Amino acid sequence: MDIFTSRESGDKHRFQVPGLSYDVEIPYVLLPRENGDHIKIASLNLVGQTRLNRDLGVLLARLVQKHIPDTTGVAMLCVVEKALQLAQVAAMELGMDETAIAYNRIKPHMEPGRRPIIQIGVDSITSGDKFLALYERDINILRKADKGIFIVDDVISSGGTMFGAVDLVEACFEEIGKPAPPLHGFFCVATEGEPQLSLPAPVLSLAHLPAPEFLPKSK
Ligand SMILES: O=P(O)(O)OC[C@H]1O[C@H](OP(=O)(O)OP(=O)(O)O)[C@H](O)[C@@H]1O
Repeated sequence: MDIFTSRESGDKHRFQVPGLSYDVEIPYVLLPRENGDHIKIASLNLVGQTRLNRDLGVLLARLVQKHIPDTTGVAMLCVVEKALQLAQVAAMELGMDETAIAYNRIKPHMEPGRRPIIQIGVDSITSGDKFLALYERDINILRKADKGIFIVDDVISSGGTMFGAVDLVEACFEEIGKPAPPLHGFFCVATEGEPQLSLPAPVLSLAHLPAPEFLPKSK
């Protein structure tokens, strides 16, 4: 099996994805916690990875097609930012002209004083506290999706980001007094650690990453 080597130094994990004709070397990184502990994860960072996003995006689109054969009237919601390029390839493969985006900050072009914004706080394994926001365009894409919504991310670990994305979708419909359309699933390149059984729709993943390892601060 060919290997797509990492440009980072240090220990590596050999990431295998069924259907991908090569393995991918990814670095182990230590994420600091406030109390001085660390969490060690195999870090899949797809930003700028042209070849990986192309190949994984095609595989992800096939996985979506298997579960949602007709995406007419269905919207994709992608969570920034490491999943953006992946979502672009998957959307192109699926023939979708636009995707709704959950942003991690509000920018001036969103005109928060003049246009609708919906934001909520979430917690992810890598970033800790963060927030997700929809602005006017995303809100309108989601509200037009009468046949349902699916959510795309690169990795699902604690599920915190996906729970946040669901809250965001619900808030988007609560505001107009309508029930949210069906949630078809959470699609990702990799789940990490234990599966998130309590998410309100199936988690569909191309591969799996090792569980995060908790490293207590040395006394
Ligand atoms: O299941 P969870 O514990 O929520 O972890 C998964 C999330 O963490 C990472 O994002 P990160 O918070 O690093 O943000 P980024 O993609 O904007 O870099 C990853 O891209 C997922 O969105």
